[in-house]
Amino acid sequence: MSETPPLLVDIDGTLTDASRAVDPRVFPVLREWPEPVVVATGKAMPYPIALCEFLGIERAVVAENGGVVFVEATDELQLRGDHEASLAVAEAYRELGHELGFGTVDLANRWRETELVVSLDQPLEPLERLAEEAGLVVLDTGFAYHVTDPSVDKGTGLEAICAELEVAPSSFLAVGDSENDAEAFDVAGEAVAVANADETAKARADRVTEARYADGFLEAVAPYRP
Ligand SMILES: O=C(O)COP(=O)(O)O
Ligand SMILES: [Mg+2]
Repeated sequence: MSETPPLLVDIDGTLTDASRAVDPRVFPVLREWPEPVVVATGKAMPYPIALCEFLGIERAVVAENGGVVFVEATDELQLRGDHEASLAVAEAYRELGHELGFGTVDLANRWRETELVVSLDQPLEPLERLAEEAGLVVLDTGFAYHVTDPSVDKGTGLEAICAELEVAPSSFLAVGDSENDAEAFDVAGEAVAVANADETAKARADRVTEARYADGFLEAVAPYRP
């Protein structure tokens, strides 16, 4: 077994199956990981916080693709990005007759503080045009379109957490599945894309697993487990 590195892990597509259900086999792995675990996701903060809480692990979280960074150990919360600009894009998108696509209660956007998501069944072209006009970008995670400030991402989020934890980003193993993981892959020492990953994530990873989804995650961490 190799020495265990700190771990950055994505949620959707990496700890889950294709329908976004977390695979219970990842729970003991995360719970027993001997080094810091950073959960880095495009989802709003309550989701990774709840995951850490129910796992019983320390909360070190990158949410909203880097817009939100929280480190329990130092009681540090950072909000980055341009939420106002993303809300203005949503408004203009609705004025064109489109919907965000998550219903009235909209659990996907309800707790967002720095960016916005649109359902994949909504038209992409007008969203990209409006985002560009606002100085934002659209990321396709395979689960949603994220209208995001290009100056924040999971890579800068990991760097912010590392500054708090006083560990080097290059000491991390990062595991993910999509283009919103690419910058974290760039700063981590070892980057692994699961087999279901998109082409961007695969190209920026050091290796790609044979197995898909959570089986891929289990394969990625296997060399570091007893
Ligand atoms: O919710 C999404 O769109 C992506 O989430 P993830 O970064 O955890 O894969
Ligand atoms: Mg993902």
